[in-house]
Amino acid sequence: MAANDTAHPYAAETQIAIAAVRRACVLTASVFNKLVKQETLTKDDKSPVTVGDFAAQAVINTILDRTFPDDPIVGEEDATDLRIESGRALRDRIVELANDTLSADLQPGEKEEWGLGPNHGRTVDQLLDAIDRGNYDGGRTGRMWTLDPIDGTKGFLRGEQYAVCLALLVDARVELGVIGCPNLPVAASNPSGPRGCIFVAVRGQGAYQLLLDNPLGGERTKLTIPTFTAESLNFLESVEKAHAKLSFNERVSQILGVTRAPTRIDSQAKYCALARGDGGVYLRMPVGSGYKEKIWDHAAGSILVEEAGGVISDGRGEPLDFSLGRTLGENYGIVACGKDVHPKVIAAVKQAKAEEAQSQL
Ligand SMILES: Nc1ncnc2c1ncn2[C@@H]1O[C@H](COP(=O)(O)O)[C@@H](OP(=O)(O)O)[C@H]1O
Ligand SMILES: [Mg+2]
Repeated sequence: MAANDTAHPYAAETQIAIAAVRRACVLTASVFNKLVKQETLTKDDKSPVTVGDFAAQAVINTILDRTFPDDPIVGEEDATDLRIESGRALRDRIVELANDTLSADLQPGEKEEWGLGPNHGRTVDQLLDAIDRGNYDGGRTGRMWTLDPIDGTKGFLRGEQYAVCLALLVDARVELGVIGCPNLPVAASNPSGPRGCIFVAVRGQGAYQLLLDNPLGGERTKLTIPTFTAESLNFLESVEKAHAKLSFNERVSQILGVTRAPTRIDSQAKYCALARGDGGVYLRMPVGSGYKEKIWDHAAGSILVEEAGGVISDGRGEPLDFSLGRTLGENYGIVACGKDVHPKVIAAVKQAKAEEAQSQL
């Protein structure tokens, strides 16, 4: 299939990405139900999440490779540990899971030539090679995909939020983002209602939400970040204290006069929540460990925010730079919010930083 043989730019990529993310979401949900519930909640064993991560990356990369064989992929996982003898048991589970997922019946709208559906099982070597298609180093030019097969692994293990995140970049600019959130309520106003959403954004074409159960035939909900007041504004932030400096968020909220408590959500589901107006600001400032943010943790989310009418930058107001390899090497923190609030948040971050520096004298 030619890269863009349908009406809109990136139409083919969008359909493939949605189909691939949906399959990976079905896989990870089944890993949770079969493995995590039984094993991990009773003993602190991380192997189910590893199985899910690897198998989801194998599935998505297999699907991408079939349709866009020349596109490099920057994926979180690599298969080195699965190629050695001690990785055999894990490898066997991954191969079974990936093949069950690739061979599942076609959904309406999925095409046989995409490499999905009955009799599309792969050999062990093909699947390990597919995982290693994610080893690309990234860079400034050309097309590349970024993939986080299970973003928010800690949320996944807790049975809370996690996301399957896929993005297409061209010359280091994100053009397409697809995020699958199997555990996210379809509407924040009905938290105990139906769950499972896919979020899609294409450069210049807006952002929308689909139902995970019926992504190609179902209803599309267009996403727009609403206007917030100080009273209605709330912060979206990580659950994990080691991933973002939550005390700093508290000070920035105070400076902005925010009265609502923050909403803590694992993974890029925060970007999805922001894009549909469940929260007003996503702030993620470094804890000071020297950690560099990974491009697969922000690429899909960043275009979702922009196409919903918002702005994303680092904590200094600089654009995110996806051209520097596998990390956002030069950026410092993340600020994502509506256009009107963004300058105020950057100013508040600056003030909180200055206070922090003053208190350390
Ligand atoms: N010290 C750190 N600072 C910031 N992010 C970190 C971190 N250690 C791990 N992470 C990233 O935080 C992601 C989860 O983000 P969140 O806190 O928003 O749920 C992890 O993704 P994975 O779960 O895919 O490994 C990981 O990439
Ligand atoms: Mg991640």
